[in-house]
Amino acid sequence: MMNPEVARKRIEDLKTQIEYHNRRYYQLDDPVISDAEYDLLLQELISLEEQFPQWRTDDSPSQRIGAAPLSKFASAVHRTPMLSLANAFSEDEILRFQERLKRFLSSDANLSFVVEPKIDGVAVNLIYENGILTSGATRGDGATGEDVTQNIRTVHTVPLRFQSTLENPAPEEIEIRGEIYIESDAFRKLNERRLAGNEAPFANPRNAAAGSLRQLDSSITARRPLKMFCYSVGLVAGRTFTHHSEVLNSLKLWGFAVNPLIRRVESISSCIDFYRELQDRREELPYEIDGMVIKVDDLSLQERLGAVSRSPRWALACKFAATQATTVVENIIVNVGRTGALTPVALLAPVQVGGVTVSRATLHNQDEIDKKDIHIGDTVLVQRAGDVIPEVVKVIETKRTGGEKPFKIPDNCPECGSKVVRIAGEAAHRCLGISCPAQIRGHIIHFSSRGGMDIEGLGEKLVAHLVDEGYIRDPSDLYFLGRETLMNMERMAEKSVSNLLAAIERSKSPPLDKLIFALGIRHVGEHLSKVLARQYRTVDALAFASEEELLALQDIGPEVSSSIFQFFQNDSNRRVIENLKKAGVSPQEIVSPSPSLLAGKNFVFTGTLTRMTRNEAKQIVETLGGQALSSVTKNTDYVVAGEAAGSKLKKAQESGIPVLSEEEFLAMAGRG
Ligand SMILES: NC(=O)c1ccc[n+]([C@@H]2O[C@H](COP(=O)([O-])OP(=O)(O)OC[C@H]3O[C@@H](n4cnc5c(N)ncnc54)[C@H](O)[C@@H]3O)[C@@H](O)[C@H]2O)c1
Ligand SMILES: [Zn+2]
Repeated sequence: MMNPEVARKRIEDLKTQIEYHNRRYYQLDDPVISDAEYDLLLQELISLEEQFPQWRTDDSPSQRIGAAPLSKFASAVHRTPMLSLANAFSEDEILRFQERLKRFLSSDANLSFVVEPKIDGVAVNLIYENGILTSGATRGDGATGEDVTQNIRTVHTVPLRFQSTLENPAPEEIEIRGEIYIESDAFRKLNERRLAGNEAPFANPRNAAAGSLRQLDSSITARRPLKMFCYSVGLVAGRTFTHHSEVLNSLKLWGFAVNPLIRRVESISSCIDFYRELQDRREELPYEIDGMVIKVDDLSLQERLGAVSRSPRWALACKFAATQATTVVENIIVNVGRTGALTPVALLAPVQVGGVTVSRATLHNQDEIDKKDIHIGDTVLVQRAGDVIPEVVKVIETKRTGGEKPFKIPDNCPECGSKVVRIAGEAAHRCLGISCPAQIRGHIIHFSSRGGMDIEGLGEKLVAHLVDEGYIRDPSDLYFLGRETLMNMERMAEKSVSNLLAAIERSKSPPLDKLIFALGIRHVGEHLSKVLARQYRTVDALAFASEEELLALQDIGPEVSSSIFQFFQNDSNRRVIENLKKAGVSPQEIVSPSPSLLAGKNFVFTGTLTRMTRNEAKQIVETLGGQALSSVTKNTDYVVAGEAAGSKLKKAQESGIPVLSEEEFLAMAGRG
């Protein structure tokens, strides 16, 4: 056990720290540590106070709720106190919650619960008198909150008066409680606007909601996309409820937003199932949740259970792993991609976020760094959500010591020393070096990827070695690699070399669209590669296409047609294509239909074509010896009907002329 004097000092220290963070969080809506880090401090304080009750005082943050209301607001005394919730961080603790309940109630009877997502927002108390909203307040210290009635009135999902019915009458007076929140998308947009206007971003939707609600000018609040979910009632005069689920039902009938995922369950194991389910679905919800709340459904049992200091015994907040943490930016490096784009990356002091160690975060580009004012040496809040690359949310400015260093993307590429430029209208800086090893590595990896030439056994490490040693400068060099060279590479055994050589050999006869994709033309992905392959049938034909011709194709806009055209104008690209040919790379032949396939046939196209333009359709018919005409006559052989075809289709049907869909036409022309 800790020496009592040491414990006393640590308790004092923790209290001071927690008071400080409470102020930042509850009063300023601008926390400087993550919730998980805060929870750790509080847990430590609670456990020390349990071991050394002589040092526990009534004013300890472990005994109190939130923080005192700010004096800039009028204060609002709650009719019944607004409490906090006891926390659980594991399924084990959920089971212990039920044991505690049974012990307290000295009953072995099965309990029914209501399980609810724990919305990460800010709690408010609304008072309605005979169905009319008369007051809205924040939780404050639990007894007294801030009067934000005017601001609450601007929240769309809060009824100013609610409809009572005979079966569900409005009480004379009722306190309705719930969470004001901001949806994740709206939060991102709000932060983007703030960064653009040189304002500090909010750390998370919770702080954004709290900051927006606690404005002296309610026209500011009105412009923020606030919403509210209701989840309980306080004082109710002139109406009695027996179950929490009944309360939620009445709220719904009165027109309040009640979270649709809320469920009544019959056992604690169903609560655990729901906990797992919510955790899985967390990412797909439009709003942020930080856990699940379990509540005993029977209100008479709730009353018997009562509350301990700051939280009711009948409820439990089951928290999820945190998605944020604070750490230090130890350095900033730049990554050079296939297209030469330089992406700044923060190297972080390793930190646990949501059960994963994070040591890098993307900084996107120089603009992001400038807007967020990120320096090397800064303490930052990082966030990781799902599979997304971790990001820096904001700098903790209070941790600045003055020794931090600003960062600028270098003028020269860190990989090849070439000049770095920023093309007008683009966020990225780019390396213009044509022999930049980072770009070459990126090209080779893209070229051999599954969507491209699909060369198995060519891993990133091997590519890096081959490029660094100068064996490969462009994708065509792959086909001239000797067995000797590969045998000399690190960790390349006879067997893997043979396999790789066989894979390279196999890749010499790819489908044309895969070869086009593999070339890595900007903006040309897998879909567009297929379109181009279908239209041009050889790389040479594509290389000769004019910008106008490309632009006439369905799916291709000016930026893309220009990118394709420029690609084939470039001498080194042409050389690569020549070398691929020399190496024996030759796409699988597309059996071309005989040029007289449609000889003597007359076609009429009508309606909106979605697989080709009118011009393309005409070209196809003509190259196969047919004719495309504009009106239906007795000489018409086929009518091809696109979407919303009208009179021509009708005429064809009346005259018994065969009608084809676009697909049927393409199949007939050998292009299906
Ligand atoms: N980062 C910081 O510096 C800092 C500082 C102070 C507090 N905090 C965070 O605030 C939290 C503690 O605050 P707290 O006392 O508000 O407790 P809490 O957030 O753990 O639980 C109580 C709150 O949950 C909310 N809630 C959401 N959905 C609910 C539902 N369906 N039913 C009932 N309540 C629901 C209500 O606002 C309620 O007041 C912790 O998560 C802590 O990490 C962070
Ligand atoms: Zn470079």
